[in-house]
Amino acid sequence: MKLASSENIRFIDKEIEYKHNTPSIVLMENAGRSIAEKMTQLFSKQSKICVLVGSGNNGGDGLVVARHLLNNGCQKVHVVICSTSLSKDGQTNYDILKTYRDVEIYTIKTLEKAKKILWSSEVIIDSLLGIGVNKEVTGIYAEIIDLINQKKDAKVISVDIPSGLKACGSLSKWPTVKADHTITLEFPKENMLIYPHKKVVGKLHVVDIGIPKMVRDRVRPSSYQVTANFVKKLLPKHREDSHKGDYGTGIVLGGNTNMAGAVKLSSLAAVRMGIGVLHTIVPNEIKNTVQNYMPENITWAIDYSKSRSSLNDTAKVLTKSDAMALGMGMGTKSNDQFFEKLILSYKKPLVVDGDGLNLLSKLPKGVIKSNWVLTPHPKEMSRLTGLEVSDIVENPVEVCKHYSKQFNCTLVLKGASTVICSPKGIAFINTSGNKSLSKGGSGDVLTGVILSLICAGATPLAAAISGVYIHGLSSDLLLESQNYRGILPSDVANHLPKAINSITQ
Ligand SMILES: NC(=O)C1=CN([C@@H]2O[C@H](COP(=O)(O)OP(=O)(O)OC[C@H]3O[C@@H](n4cnc5c(N)ncnc54)[C@H](O)[C@@H]3O)[C@@H](O)[C@H]2O)[C@@H](O)CC1
Ligand SMILES: Nc1ncnc2c1ncn2[C@@H]1O[C@H](COP(=O)(O)OP(=O)(O)O)[C@@H](O)[C@H]1O
Ligand SMILES: [K+]
Repeated sequence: MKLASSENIRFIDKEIEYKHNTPSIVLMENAGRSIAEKMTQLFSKQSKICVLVGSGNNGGDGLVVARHLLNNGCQKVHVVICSTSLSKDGQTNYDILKTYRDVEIYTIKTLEKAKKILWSSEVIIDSLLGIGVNKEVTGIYAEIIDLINQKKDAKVISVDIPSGLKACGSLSKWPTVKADHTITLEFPKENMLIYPHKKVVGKLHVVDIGIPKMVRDRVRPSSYQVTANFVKKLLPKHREDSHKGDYGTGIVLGGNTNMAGAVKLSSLAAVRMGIGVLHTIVPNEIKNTVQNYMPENITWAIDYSKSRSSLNDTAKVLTKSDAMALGMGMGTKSNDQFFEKLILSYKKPLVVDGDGLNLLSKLPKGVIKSNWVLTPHPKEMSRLTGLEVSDIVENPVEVCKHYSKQFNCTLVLKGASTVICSPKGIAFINTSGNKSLSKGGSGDVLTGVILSLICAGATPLAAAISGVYIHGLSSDLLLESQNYRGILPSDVANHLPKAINSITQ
């Protein structure tokens, strides 16, 4: 699903106004009416309602909402104009509204008056600032936003976007409305789906405001939400008359003396996702435990400190493989030469995770190839880029877009909302998954999932997008019947077939 930036919305408004001869006030009317209709499902008509109106078109929408709430039978509507000026369409809607009988309109001069109205309201409709927020929120807006956030016993519903939140880009450091519901127009905005911004959005609703399909189709966003339907289309098809060769030969390479679990989990996930043949390559010390973990994989032993002989011993397997997942639990001691030689010689798609990323961060980024998928969490991303972790988690989409282009590869920036970016910097935001995944080993499962999808024929980007979604979905399905605390990464791996069924059937 397309996610809109402020520029995308401006593009739509221009197309409608100039190519389709539609005055902007028509869209404002559609928006306000659709929002008011949605609102009637969210509170009773008897509620005491306060509509807070700002200077731009978001405020104009609020004035249309107030009128349609009255038309729909709400009787206790107070409108508070929080600015000395209104937009042109906002002014027109103010002139219409002031002819109505059952509405009280105040233009606030002092905060005291606004406070009194707010304090006695059961529903607060926030139409102070929309996607036009372009500077620090200070003064009267900041004070009103603080008041809204202090009032815990009212339902706060934001029009289009919580006031103060930016549609895209880094976390705003200024007061922002914390909404219970956000009713957004036509397309969700990028930041609404991603933590930490997502925390202020509440329940997200998207309403149709009558933008013609031909205009919607012309919108070219730089980010998309990953949906089940999209993933269904990306999944490699499996045939009844297939054989194991159709689903590829993959390699999981990693592990160390005290870290056999990571490769076990990646391997388990790869076979649960349907890989044709799996070879697991690990240090000799852990070969037996990895082999005994599951009968489906073929296990090979190596010694990281002897890169030449290790690469020679596994040369045949490496050459025959379709893709490799590399680095899980590998450690970073005495294996940098092995790692460098391996990645320079391996030409097939590579999924680099965990210590593989830590080893990669010490090398020039020119070694990265366009058929690679890197799967860092914020700390690993910090090592790869030199950015502070806080800069990454406060602006994950922009960071991921920038570095996927710079590294020229598929980048999976993991977190509570994972961002996947193509080498051209197009972002795909995942919303499946839950806090049951916040455990050591969850990322190893994801790596195996992505590997398996590449081996079955998906492009690295398609495998990353669908892998992240299915991995999260598997944990969501488990959460339906059990508490998040006890859901294990291996449970998530074992549940992958159910997750696939829920998409494909
Ligand atoms: N296609 C769409 O999506 C449509 C969107 N509409 C509405 O239009 C809104 C966008 O309208 P605008 O572009 O007028 O933007 P806003 O309503 O967000 O208001 C921007 C105004 O506020 C001022 N401003 C920005 N940041 C400020 C700050 N920190 N403190 C004080 N003032 C600040 C700006 O100078 C400008 O005058 C959308 O959010 C939506 O509600 C609808 O009216 C019609 C169609
Ligand atoms: N709260 C959460 N909601 C959704 N997904 C989460 C959450 N916490 C963690 N995850 C997911 O779990 C995985 C954790 O990966 P990672 O930190 O690399 O773990 P490890 O290296 O221990 O395997 C990532 O895919 C991440 O997106
Ligand atoms: K708003």
